Amino acid sequence: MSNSFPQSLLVIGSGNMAGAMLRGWFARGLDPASVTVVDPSPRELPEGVRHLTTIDAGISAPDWLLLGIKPQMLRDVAPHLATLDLSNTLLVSMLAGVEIAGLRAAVPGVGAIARIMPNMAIGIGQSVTALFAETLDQAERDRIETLFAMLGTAEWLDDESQMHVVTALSGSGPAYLFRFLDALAKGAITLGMPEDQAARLALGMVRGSAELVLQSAETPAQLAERVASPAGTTRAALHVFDADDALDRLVADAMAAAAKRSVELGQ
Ligand SMILES: NC(=O)c1ccc[n+]([C@@H]2O[C@H](COP(=O)([O-])OP(=O)(O)OC[C@H]3O[C@@H](n4cnc5c(N)ncnc54)[C@H](O)[C@@H]3O)[C@@H](O)[C@H]2O)c1
Ligand code: PRO
Repeated sequence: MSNSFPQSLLVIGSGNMAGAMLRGWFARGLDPASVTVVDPSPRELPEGVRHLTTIDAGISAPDWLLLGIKPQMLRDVAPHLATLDLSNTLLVSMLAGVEIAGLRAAVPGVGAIARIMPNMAIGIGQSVTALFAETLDQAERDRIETLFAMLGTAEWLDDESQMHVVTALSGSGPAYLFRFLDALAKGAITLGMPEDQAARLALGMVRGSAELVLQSAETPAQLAERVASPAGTTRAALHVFDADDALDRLVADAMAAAAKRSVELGQ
């Protein structure tokens, strides 16, 4: 078992994301007996953990407190956290938008705070997770990085405001890709292809293309140019994307809306 795991882990809200993290860490050796989950209706509660439906003042001081609730729930949950001794606890928050100052105001008794922004691929150990903390020592930063690198890759941000950008890029990004995949399949159906074949070919193409970018020394923009033969089919399609910078503007507008919502969620 990695000695980076917290001695005791209290998870408040074990839905899609915290549940996936726990399963990933259990597979890497975290002892379920060291974990207490507080959630009135958890999703697929991992075996062996202690489960409570509400925060109980009898919960002993945890090494780590992982917040996996929705940002909108923080106001309801925070008064219950005040009943616990968190003076030596590291609070790890995945809440979109809620900054360190907001977390500190909501949970004033906590020892230290770190923010993370993973994405849904954490469930298959392929999240890109951004990390931010203000006052942690290097050993604690290394420990956090080690634990999230187990679930994909992890990198620190220097500036907390970048968390809003990360949320709009890699946090929300899987949904953009899923919608783009869906749009590709719909496009093929409109052109006459059966639905299941359209979905299969669209997904296979996206998978191979992502792998190609990973293995190539060229940028995605350069690779796009290599697909596009002069006056060929791809160029005809790219002209549609490029007219008035339609694709770039659409994506930038969508990401700006996500970043704006992230700021709002923290207020
Ligand atoms: N879903 C994503 O792709 C994603 C990505 C990055 C960050 N996040 C952040 O992760 C957090 C969780 O998102 P999710 O998608 O896992 O949500 P989710 O709805 O699947 O999980 C939230 C959990 O909180 C529980 N809960 C509700 N009220 C509670 C209470 N009073 N006490 C304890 N638990 C309570 C719910 O029962 C649920 O199991 C959010 O703050 C979100 O901003 C989500
Ligand atoms: N899901 C969360 C949301 O939509 C945060 C990033 C991904 O608010």
